[in-house]
Amino acid sequence: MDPGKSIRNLAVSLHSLLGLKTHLTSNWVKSISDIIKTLPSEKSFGMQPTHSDTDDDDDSVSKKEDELTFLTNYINQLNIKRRQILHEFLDLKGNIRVFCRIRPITAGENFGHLRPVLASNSNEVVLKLMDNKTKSYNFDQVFHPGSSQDQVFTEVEPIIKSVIDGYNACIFAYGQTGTGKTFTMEGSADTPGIVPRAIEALFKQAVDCNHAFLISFSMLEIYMGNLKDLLVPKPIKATDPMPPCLSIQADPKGEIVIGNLVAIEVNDCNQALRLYRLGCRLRTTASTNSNLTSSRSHCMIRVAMTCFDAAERRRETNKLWLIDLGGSERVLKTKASGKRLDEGKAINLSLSALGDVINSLQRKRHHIPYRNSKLTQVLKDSLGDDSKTIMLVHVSPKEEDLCETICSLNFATRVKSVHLGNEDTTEAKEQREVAMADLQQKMKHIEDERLLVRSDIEKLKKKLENLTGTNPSSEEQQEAFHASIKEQLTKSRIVDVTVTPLSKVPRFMRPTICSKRKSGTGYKTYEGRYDTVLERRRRPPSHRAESLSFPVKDRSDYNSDRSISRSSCLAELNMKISADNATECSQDTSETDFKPNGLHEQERAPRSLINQKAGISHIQKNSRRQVNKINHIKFSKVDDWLHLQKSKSTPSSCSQRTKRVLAVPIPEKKYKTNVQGKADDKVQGYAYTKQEVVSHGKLNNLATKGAVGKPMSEVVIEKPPKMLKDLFNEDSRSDVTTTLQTTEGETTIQTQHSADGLLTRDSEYDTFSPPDGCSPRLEECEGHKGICSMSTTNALEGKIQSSDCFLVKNSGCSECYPSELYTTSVCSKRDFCVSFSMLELEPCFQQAPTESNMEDSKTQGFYSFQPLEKETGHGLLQLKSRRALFMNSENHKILAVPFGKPEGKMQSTGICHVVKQKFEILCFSALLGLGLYSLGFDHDFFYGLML
Ligand SMILES: Nc1ncnc2c1ncn2[C@@H]1O[C@H](COP(=O)(O)OP(=O)(O)OP(=O)(O)O)[C@@H](O)[C@H]1O
Repeated sequence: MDPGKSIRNLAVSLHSLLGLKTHLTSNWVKSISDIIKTLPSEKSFGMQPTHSDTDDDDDSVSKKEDELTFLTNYINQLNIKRRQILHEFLDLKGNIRVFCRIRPITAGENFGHLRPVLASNSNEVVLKLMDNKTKSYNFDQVFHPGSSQDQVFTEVEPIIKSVIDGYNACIFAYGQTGTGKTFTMEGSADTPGIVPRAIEALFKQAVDCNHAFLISFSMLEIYMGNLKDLLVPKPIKATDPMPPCLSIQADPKGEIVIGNLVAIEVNDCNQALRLYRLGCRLRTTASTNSNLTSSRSHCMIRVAMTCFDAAERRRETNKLWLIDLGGSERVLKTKASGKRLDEGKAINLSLSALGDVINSLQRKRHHIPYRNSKLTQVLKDSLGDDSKTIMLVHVSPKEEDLCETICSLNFATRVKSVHLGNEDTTEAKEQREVAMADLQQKMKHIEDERLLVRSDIEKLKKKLENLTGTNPSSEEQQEAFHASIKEQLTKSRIVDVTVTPLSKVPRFMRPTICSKRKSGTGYKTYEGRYDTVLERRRRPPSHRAESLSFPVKDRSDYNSDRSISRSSCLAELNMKISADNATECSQDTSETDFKPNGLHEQERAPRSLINQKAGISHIQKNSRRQVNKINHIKFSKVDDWLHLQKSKSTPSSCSQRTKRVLAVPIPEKKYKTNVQGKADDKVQGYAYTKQEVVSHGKLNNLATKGAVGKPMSEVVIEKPPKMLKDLFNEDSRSDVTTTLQTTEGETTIQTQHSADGLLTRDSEYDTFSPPDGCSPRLEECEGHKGICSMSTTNALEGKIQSSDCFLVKNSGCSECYPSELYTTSVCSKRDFCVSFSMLELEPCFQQAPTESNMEDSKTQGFYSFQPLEKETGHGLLQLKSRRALFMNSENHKILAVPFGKPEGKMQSTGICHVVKQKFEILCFSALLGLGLYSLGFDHDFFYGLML
């Protein structure tokens, strides 16, 4: 019989039976009712629900909802229990736990004779000292050189659970420089370190724990005692605003707030990891004796979690700090000096302060010296009884590092506050071990039960979903949660999480449309706007980033191909640049040595190539005289130079090189030699230079035209030589004007140099002269009478001769300095001399040239000397600047008129005066700087001034 049909008919049957009232007894009714109850329901046979069926469904939905509520409460209970057990467990283990990791020997390294560092078991490090002595240190966990990143994280992971439970936590990597702190924290692409794993675990556990969290990510570094936000780009141009200063404050509850620190809301671990990689790029690193990419700062990552719907959590908002401390170093060993030394000192000081704080906490001292360093001030609320701390001490396995290893292990022991001979007794240890094992067992039970309950909850949710047709874990719910949190955040401001909506970030931090398109990624802010501020923070697409990025092995992902110090790059390129200032800076406002290259390459190429031609050392030499300004320029040039090295192979670089030839800095005095051989070299160089320039410009054509009797023309040759004066003003340029004069089939090229493009025409003598100030020393030459002329014959075609020298006659000695700076030749004939220079003129010369010298010069066809037939009556004292005298070398006829008459005061324009002035300005600036510094203005202020 069809049970469905029988049930449908049952009501009718019962109704018909009602007529037989007389036969009805209470027992009979009861038995009928029982039969009905035992019959299967209509629904189970796939019948369409009637009105009364919906009521049944409602019952079942409400039942299931009740069941769900019950299970949720139960799982929350289990969470609380688990939390308590974990807390007890960690208490037994210690709120401050110290691990030790021994770095493996890398290729090309030696342990040394002793093989001094050994992990005797999972808690003990044994040091082998001289004379067969050993020393052992105990830690919560010791990782031997072969330990994997997995093993390390397994020990660290419980602390992540504590973070979910609302505790503040800190994980430090401490150790000598080069012992693997960054490796442990950051890891590599294949073997990610603690930071990426912790972030991942945090998000996973946040999802598992059945609460909704608001998670924000921040990253900063402490460099030389200053806080720098690693998520804020540093200014590129001088006009860009400086990033706001970070300040450490405490709110009334005692929570530490870092004013102006950017905190970005992250919705999944990938977002957080991207931010992390971004921040890593902006870290301050440099090459040291011990480590190619040594961290010169403490890098601090903060993940802040906020949860309003979990009363059982320790706090509504708590923090996880992941800190890669700067490497402790012994100055004697690293031989650091200058900036490296300062950085090392700052790192050592703050590490010592950290040791003091942790030691005081361990010993439960009344006074905890938080204020001794910025590092401990920032961590004030995250170090202590109510927080969890793990210190990973890293040591080197090498014998040569034994001293540093002992220092590090002593530090760790101090942090752990366990002194040799003062450890727990074996009995106490055993009891502790038993208690911990018991707690672990309980925790395991609870975890298993939690898993079961969770799966029940999931099933129930699915059933409910089928019944009601809704999905309670939909996006809408998430959005609703975020909206509610936002509301609460605005009402009760989260003190230590500065969530920064992008609309409120400074303009320079906001992405351009272009950068948005480029990056193609965005971050959702509280205001619902997608923006790409973070992508923009990527190091600006500068030449620097390209030219200086260095393939650090195995770090493509997590290390985010960070740039390494310039010095190491330059070492590769055989450049001798002072490594002292080679910090790869991030936000360091005090750093001036390594600017992002904001200039257009084309604009800067010639300058950079000055370095190429003249040698960086020369620039450095000059830079000493130009102090800060030149410092800035110098490093920009190095950037350009590096960049140009890359683009050398491109065809365009050829033309650039040609242009650059003239832009060679001032020759050093040693070039002013009277040795013929050397002079010839220089002369050849000079002739070559002229050829290059002439052929490069229109001059050649014009010269050819001039040779066939065309009228005189004027050509401006690009890139004149630099003058000493120019070194004080990089932007100034002297113009060179070349004039072709044609007289009876012979063309003379007159070259006039004009500082800053100004030429003064001397109407009396019809000559052009640049402003004074180039050859004041001539005035000091007393006893010089008259001038003589000299012509320089270039290696140009035909009869073209160019004369661009200054000719001065005096009574006893002579020296000629062709105006292109390089050539020095001394000549003397009879009782007059020639002496001139574009830059510096020596009043007295040591050796007179001989006839043979002159003949040699002639035969080489570069230039010849021609004595003046008549004295001009204008002595050297009257020569104030470069003046060109032109002559026809063929018939020794002077084409140019004598030098101009004296103008103005030499004292106010001479080179000595300029040098003196500059020196005075420098002294004044230095004094002013010292004064301001003593008034408390810090690096940021000076950096701002320099910009
Ligand atoms: N456990 C390890 N396994 C493999 N390589 C390691 C390990 N520890 C360190 N290294 C390697 O040693 C080198 C130095 O490590 P790292 O840069 O992490 O040192 P550090 O302590 O951070 O130095 P610093 O304080 O100067 O920044 C790196 O090349 C790193 O890959």
